[in-house]
Amino acid sequence: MQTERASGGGQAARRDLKVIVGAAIIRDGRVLACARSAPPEVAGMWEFPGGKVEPGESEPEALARECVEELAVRVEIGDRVGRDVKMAHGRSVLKVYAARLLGDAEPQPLEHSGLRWLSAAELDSVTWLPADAPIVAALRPILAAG
Ligand SMILES: Nc1nc2c([nH]c(=O)n2[C@H]2C[C@H](O)[C@@H](COP(=O)(O)OP(=O)(O)OP(=O)(O)O)O2)c(=O)[nH]1
Repeated sequence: MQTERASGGGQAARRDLKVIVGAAIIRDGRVLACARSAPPEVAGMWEFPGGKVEPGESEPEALARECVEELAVRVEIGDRVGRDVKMAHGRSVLKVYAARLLGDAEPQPLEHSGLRWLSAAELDSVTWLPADAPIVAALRPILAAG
């Protein structure tokens, strides 16, 4: 670890890199967008459900856990959507995966202040967290294709 820090040239050590995963849950050509309820600086801005990958978890496992915790739904994780997005001066990275609902449960806003299913034409009707811009752009043709 010492070596990694020393060779990092002042950059954050690799072990400090946090991976945030998000789920683009798609149903009938619409994606589920979630409004953050906290912290105040970003409350009311929209994101994909998800969160930090915990030690020992795979990215799909983390997403499945977050979808239960945040929305009370089970999901099947599919392909990546868009590229890795660096955040917090490179100390964290956002990775979004396509997902679909399993079972009949409707997502519940257990931690968000609102949920919306957005079509390709409606993607710009909400204010996304800034890091999500390239993901939303990559999602547009996927939704438009049905
Ligand atoms: N879930 C999610 N987080 C995003 C997105 N875009 C984006 O910049 N973020 C940022 C917001 C937060 O700074 C961070 C995710 O942190 P979080 O607090 O939601 O994660 P978590 O659920 O693991 O949090 P906690 O257990 O520590 O409370 O990533 C997105 O689309 N989805």
